[in-house]
Parts: sequence; C-alpha cells; structure tokens
Amino acid sequence: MLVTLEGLDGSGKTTVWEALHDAYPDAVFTREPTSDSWYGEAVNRAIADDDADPLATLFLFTADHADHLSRVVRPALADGDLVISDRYSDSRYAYQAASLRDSDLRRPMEYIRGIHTAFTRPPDKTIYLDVDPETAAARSGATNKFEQAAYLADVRANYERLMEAEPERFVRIDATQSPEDVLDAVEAALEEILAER
Ligand SMILES: Nc1ncnc2c1ncn2[C@@H]1O[C@H](COP(=O)(O)OP(=O)(O)O)[C@@H](O)[C@H]1O
Ligand SMILES: Cc1cn([C@H]2C[C@H](O)[C@@H](COP(=O)(O)OP(=O)(O)O)O2)c(=O)[nH]c1=O
Repeated sequence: MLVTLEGLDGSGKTTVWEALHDAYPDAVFTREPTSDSWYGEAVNRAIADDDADPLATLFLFTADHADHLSRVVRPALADGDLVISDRYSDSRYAYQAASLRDSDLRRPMEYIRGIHTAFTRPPDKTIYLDVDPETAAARSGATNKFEQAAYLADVRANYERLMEAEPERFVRIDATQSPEDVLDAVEAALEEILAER
C-alpha cells in the first residue's frame, strides 16, 4: 500500500514522516525529490536556481519520479510493503501547475497530470497537512522560490482542486495544531487506513 504525505512547505510533513519511523518500523520510508540519486540532485539544482525554466523543472521532477517509481516504490509494493512517501505526484500537480500558471500551457494541471497518467502509480491514500500560506512561509523560512506566501497560496488552491476531484483518496489534517497533536491525528488516520485495507 502506498500512502503519501502532502502539504505546503513548512506544513510539517518531514517532522511527521520522521516521527512515523518509530511507529511503523517495517514500512519503507521514501521521499520526493529523492535524496539518493543524481536525478534528485538535478532537481535540487533547479530548486536553488531562481532562473530555472519552469517547464524544464517540471521534467526534472518528473524524471526523478520515474526513477523513484522503478527503483524504490514499485519493488517495495511488489514485496507487499507499506510505502510512506514524503511528497509524491500531487506535489507536481500543485506546485508546477502554479509555476506554469502564466505559461503558454492553457491548462497546466491537466497537462502535468496527463504526462504522469501513462506511467505513474497513484497513491492509495494521501494525508494532506493543511496550513495557511503565511504560516507555511514563516515556518519554512521562505528560503527558496517555492516558499513565498503568494506562490504558496496558488499551490494551496491547486491542492484544494485535487482534493475536490478525489475526496475519497485524501485525509485532511489541521497542521496548525501543535506537532504532537498533528502526529496523533496522522497516526490515527494511518491506523484507520490500514484497518480498511
Ligand atoms: N505542528 C507544528 N507547529 C509548529 N511548528 C512546526 C510544526 N510542525 C513542524 N514545525 C516546524 O516547522 C518547520 C518546518 O517543518 P517540516 O517538518 O520541515 O515541514 P515540511 O517538511 O512540510 O516543509 C520546522 O522548523 C519544524 O520544526
Ligand atoms: C516533489 C516536488 C517538490 N516540489 C518543491 C516543494 C519544495 O518547495 C521543494 C523541496 O521539497 P521538499 O524537500 O519536500 O521541501 P519541504 O520539506 O520544505 O516541503 O520542491 C515541487 O515543486 N514539485 C515536486 O514535484
């Protein structure tokens, strides 16, 4: 089973993902962008480059996803493992659709979803850590171009569209709560997800 964690920068995904290691010692913990491949390194260069072309950046993130799928996610799922990924394809649909909002693409989110359809493995469930863009930008320190409040407001609107389209896949958690309460809510959601399996 594939469970993904999504949310704005600073929503607390990584804090939760790290804390879940203790509760689910047998799960495969992974993330996008990947942190153990040259594809992930290329993505990190694009994130750090304020002048990186947004369409080129989309394809770098998508290349990293393809490698992540074939090298980590599909083999783990084939072994029957629980896979918990800190960010996954919805990050592309939400963030790159915002980056490409003023591009020549008429419907960026549909375009980005379209290039994934043929090869991706959609998540079984997605836990969305919900925070307002101002809190997100403040917590993340607004250190890169994706972490600015105005941009994050667009990203959040895109996540809302994704949740509206597939309400049964998403579990929304109020991530403005204390880290302990967020973790409790995520663990309760995961227990329910695994019980339904
Ligand atoms: N529920 C929370 N309340 C307040 N601060 C938080 C909370 N969760 C995480 N943080 C802090 O916010 C910052 C970003 O958290 P992080 O887990 O890295 O978020 P993300 O991976 O979603 O970008 C860190 O400094 C972290 O300690
Ligand atoms: C996976 C992914 C991440 N991103 C962005 C979100 C983050 O600003 C940045 C790095 O992701 P990440 O390392 O998860 O950052 P954080 O822990 O702060 O949330 O890349 C995309 O724009 N598209 C994607 O497909």
